[in-house]
Amino acid sequence: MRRYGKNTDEDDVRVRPSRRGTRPRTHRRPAHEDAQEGFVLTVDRGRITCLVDGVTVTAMKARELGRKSVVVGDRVAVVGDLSGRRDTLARVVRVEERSSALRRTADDDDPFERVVVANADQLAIVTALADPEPRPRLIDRCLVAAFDAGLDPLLILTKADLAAPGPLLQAYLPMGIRHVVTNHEELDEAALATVRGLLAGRVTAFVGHSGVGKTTLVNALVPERQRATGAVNAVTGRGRHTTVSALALPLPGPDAGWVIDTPGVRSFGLHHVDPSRVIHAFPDLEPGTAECPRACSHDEPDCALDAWVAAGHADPSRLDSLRRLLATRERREGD
Ligand SMILES: Nc1nc2c(ncn2[C@@H]2O[C@H](COP(=O)(O)OP(=O)(O)OP(=O)(O)O)[C@@H](O)[C@H]2O)c(=O)[nH]1
Ligand SMILES: [Zn+2]
Repeated sequence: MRRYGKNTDEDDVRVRPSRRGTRPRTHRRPAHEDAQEGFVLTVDRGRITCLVDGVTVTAMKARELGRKSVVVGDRVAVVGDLSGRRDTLARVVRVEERSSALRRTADDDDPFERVVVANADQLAIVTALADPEPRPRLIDRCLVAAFDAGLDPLLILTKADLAAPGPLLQAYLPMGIRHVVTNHEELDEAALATVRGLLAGRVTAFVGHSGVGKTTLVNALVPERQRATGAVNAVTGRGRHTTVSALALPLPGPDAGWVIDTPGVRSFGLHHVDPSRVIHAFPDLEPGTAECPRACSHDEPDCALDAWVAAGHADPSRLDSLRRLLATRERREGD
């Protein structure tokens, strides 16, 4: 075995790329084998905070990962100092395959897509019924992103003390989207239990426009939040209440699931979305696309879905819903 100087410890010998040039891969392997599994809680300017065997560890991406992104929700392999003590830094040497990736682009013309959250299985779209006014096109865009990523959408309508949910819900009932209506004055145990029931055992990414009451709701769901954000902020040095980076928070109780809080969004770019994946969210319509022309957008005159619906195979409101979602991919003023 080659020696790299008497001050290098085992770990350095195995993992740190040599300053003198490249080393055969085989020297790195053993370290990866004793790597521990970590769950990424947040990433802030290259600093990855992850949970390793119950300990919160700060890590950097190993150079060998190159440009591969590490995002909240990722399952990673971590080596190095896993004590979680102040000023220690571990290394993420591998990102496990993702079961899902919620993506967005800054806007529709932007081909650069970012994975916002990895491995979530549910997307909670938080919308206020008033103050700020609901923005149905933003909701629709979030729904398209959820369907594209294979996440189950959940509509959370807040501030029910200010306006009734009826009109907004009418637009979403034909889509069969699950929903819950909240009001901060009545965020008592009964109301929270309903929301917790919908989140149980799942990894739910929360998205919403700034000011909709997402923080109020998440804080009520995760009483530990103050402590959790305090701990993360000790690492990042950021302010206490601003959600700057997405952050994973454990819901209290065994297998209660995770909430992934994300910074308030103004828009949700959909450059990356493939319309053929959106149709999967409409299993009642999907068989009707068999007669569509090749690469049909399902929103054009030759689309076979009109005939399919006219023949009574599915409800016309379902086709309207699908087309409304597909149309959100076209950019409009205010998106
Ligand atoms: N009337 C009413 N106000 C609410 C309700 N929930 C939250 N608010 C208020 O709405 C404002 C925004 O709430 P936040 O929880 O900070 O909203 P947010 O979505 O986290 O906003 P950002 O932090 O900007 O992303 C605050 O003044 C809350 O007190 C509600 O159910 N009803
Ligand atoms: Zn079609």
